Amino acid sequence: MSETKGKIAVLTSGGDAPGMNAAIRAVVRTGISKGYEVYGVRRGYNGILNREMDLLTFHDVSEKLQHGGTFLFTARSAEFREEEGKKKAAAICKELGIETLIVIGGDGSFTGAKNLSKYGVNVIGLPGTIDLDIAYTDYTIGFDTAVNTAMEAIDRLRETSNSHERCSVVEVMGRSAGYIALWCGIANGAEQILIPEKFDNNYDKLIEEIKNNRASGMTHQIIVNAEGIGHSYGLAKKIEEATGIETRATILGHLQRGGSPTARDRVYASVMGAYAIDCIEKGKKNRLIGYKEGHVYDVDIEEAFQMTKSIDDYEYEVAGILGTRCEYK
Ligand SMILES: Nc1ncnc2c1ncn2[C@@H]1O[C@H](COP(=O)(O)OP(=O)(O)O)[C@@H](O)[C@H]1O
Ligand SMILES: O=P(O)(O)OC[C@H]1O[C@](O)(COP(=O)(O)O)[C@@H](O)[C@@H]1O
Ligand SMILES: [Mg+2]
Repeated sequence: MSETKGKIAVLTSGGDAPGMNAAIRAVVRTGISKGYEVYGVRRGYNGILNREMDLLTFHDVSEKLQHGGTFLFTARSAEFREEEGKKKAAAICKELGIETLIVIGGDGSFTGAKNLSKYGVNVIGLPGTIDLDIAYTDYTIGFDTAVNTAMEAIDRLRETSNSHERCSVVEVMGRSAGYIALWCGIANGAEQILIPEKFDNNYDKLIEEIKNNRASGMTHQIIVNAEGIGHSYGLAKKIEEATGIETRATILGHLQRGGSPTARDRVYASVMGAYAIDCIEKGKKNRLIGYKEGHVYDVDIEEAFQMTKSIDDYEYEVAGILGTRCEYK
């Protein structure tokens, strides 16, 4: 038997995202093919702290690619947030001979990974979150599937909203970021989009626009409200009271996180998983992997945390024009 090149562990952390399984599969299969032992850690950082991990084989990751969620399970680990938790996790990695930890997660998981790297564990991150709220990358695993799922749900909502001539407030996820809302706003032709990055809390203006909209002949309205603004039931009540238009609120919630990943999520997650192993092969330390201008790339974890990103002004402007706001300017 040939000597192993070393031990790599992979975990998923934070909210699950469709495509995480594809990323794990790519890490495992590429890792094995290049001569590493790859361990799958269960339940995020808790799995390190509780030593819940198994050596994975090529076949262990069969039939996973097409499924949403994460077969390694995920968690939001309170213990790992504490300094003591990170020290303990680093000590366990050292004891078990795990040289590199591949973390598939979002901004919170990467903050944890960055801190863990200070204790001598080499960390490689793959962006896995439906929120798209990670500055260094144009793409995150799961966003594409989540947006498509929400878009289909909102198409259905429009049909009933239209039939009853109602105003519908639909809340989509995104934590404090409005990317899912903006994309659904454009993809569903929403009359209004409320996102935390742009909304000025001017509810009077919003209500005025809804009234004008009706007066111009619009029989129903879809208002996409980002989770970061929230209070959708209260907003629906406020609109109904102020306009006399029957209004309903729908919170799409966790259904946006499930489902079979789109081709984009499968392909990009697979490419990034393989690329993580290439980074290890090249001796790279503490890197985050992402997509920039259509290409997979890696960046130093500290550098990545200095980066910022914002909603594309032009996309937001287009969303406004394609809704009905422009008629009343
Ligand atoms: N500041 C932090 N320090 C250490 N670990 C953190 C920190 N923030 C988050 N984490 C770890 O990452 C996990 C996932 O973070 P969370 O923000 O919930 O999801 P996501 O990574 O998807 O954004 C947390 O439960 C915690 O274990
Ligand atoms: O599943 P939970 O714990 O209710 O968390 C809900 C949050 O998770 C998300 O779905 C994904 O966020 P993360 O990727 O940061 O975990 C957010 O959009 C939402 O705010
Ligand atoms: Mg997050």
